[in-house]
Amino acid sequence: MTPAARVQAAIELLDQIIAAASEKGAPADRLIAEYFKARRYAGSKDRRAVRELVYRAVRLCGQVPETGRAAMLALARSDETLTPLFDGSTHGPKPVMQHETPAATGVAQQWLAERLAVSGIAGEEAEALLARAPLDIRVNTLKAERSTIDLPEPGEPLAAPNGLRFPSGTQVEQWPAWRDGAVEVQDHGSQWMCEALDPQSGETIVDLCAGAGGKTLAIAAKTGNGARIIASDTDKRRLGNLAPRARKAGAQIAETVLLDPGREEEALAPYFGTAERVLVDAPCSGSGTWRRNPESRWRLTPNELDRLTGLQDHVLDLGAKLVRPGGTLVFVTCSLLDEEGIDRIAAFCERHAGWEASAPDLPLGRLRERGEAKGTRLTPCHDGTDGFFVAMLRAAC
Ligand SMILES: C[S@@+](CC[C@H](N)C(=O)[O-])C[C@H]1O[C@@H](n2cnc3c(N)ncnc32)[C@H](O)[C@@H]1O
Repeated sequence: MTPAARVQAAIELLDQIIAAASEKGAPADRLIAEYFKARRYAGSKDRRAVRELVYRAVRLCGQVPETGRAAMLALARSDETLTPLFDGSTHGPKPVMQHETPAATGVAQQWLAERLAVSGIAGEEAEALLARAPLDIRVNTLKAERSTIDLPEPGEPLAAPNGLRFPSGTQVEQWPAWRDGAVEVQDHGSQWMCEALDPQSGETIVDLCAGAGGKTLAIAAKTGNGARIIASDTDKRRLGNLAPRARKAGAQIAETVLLDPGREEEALAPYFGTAERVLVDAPCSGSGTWRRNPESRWRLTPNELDRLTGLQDHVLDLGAKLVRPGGTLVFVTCSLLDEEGIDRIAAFCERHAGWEASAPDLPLGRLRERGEAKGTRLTPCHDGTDGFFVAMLRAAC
């Protein structure tokens, strides 16, 4: 592909990503993969270059752009090598017309930028949400040790006991250690969420919103397969991925429980009051992971945020029923909005007398508090991790 044809391909892909954002369609990564599946003539360098253009444009535009071309024109404003490629060549974009307006740039839609600012995320904290994320892995201690594992590149040891950091885009999935389950891709912040849970061998632990088991596997490794782990989720496809992942990782998961949304108690009742620890890794806006999914900020609406905070209260209340007297509930979201963090904990404490909310003792992050409610927030700018909120809730004995 010529450089101009790559720009035109990026424009076409951006049009698809913009449409998918308003129609709740496929994520950008999938759209890009499908685009190139139908265009076998594009070589690996072309694919990499187009992908790079697409993501640079998505990161740059806080509001949803009207068109892919407007987004690419915004990028061309900040990168003068792109403007001459609007050359009207056979596969390239049409020349720039005088009346054309580039898309608005910024961190997020105005309402969202305002809510972030109210939550203390503005200036460099907000800009860091759109930086490139490194590639972090967790060495799976059921199969290997960080100090002795043989990897194609050494990696930078992280503060998390089993974490290693590699440059963004490292092809970990091609490593024998990944294929053998000796390493898992997991953000450094996410690794600390499992440390905050502090699971112990011999305990019953429920991972209520387990998804495909990113944190479940870390819990199994941390307890040396010594805990009874129950993993549940409402998403059949994600939960279905847990068993093969656990086999590969050598992790023992006692039970996986598929939940019916709104009727979760039917399946969870046998576990009520039994767990020493419950992890509620709640569904959220993902505003802490925009470094990896920048187009997800185009999808969020105030109504969707309201729906999510309602769901967070709901899963917290379910989690509370699973905890045995004196046990611990750990609430996690990968969001930097207080509405999905400390506000949920303050609301929980109002609904549940006798529970005590505290911030976990971590070597990173900063305190967020609202009255008696406390939690810890990690941010890309301050901690070099994805953004997370975590709070510990202790049940009365
Ligand atoms: C942040 S993701 C979990 C990620 C996962 N723990 C990991 O580490 O990979 C939130 C999960 O909550 C699940 N979920 C949504 N509603 C739920 C509900 N009512 N009960 C349990 N899980 C729910 C979603 O399907 C999603 O998998």
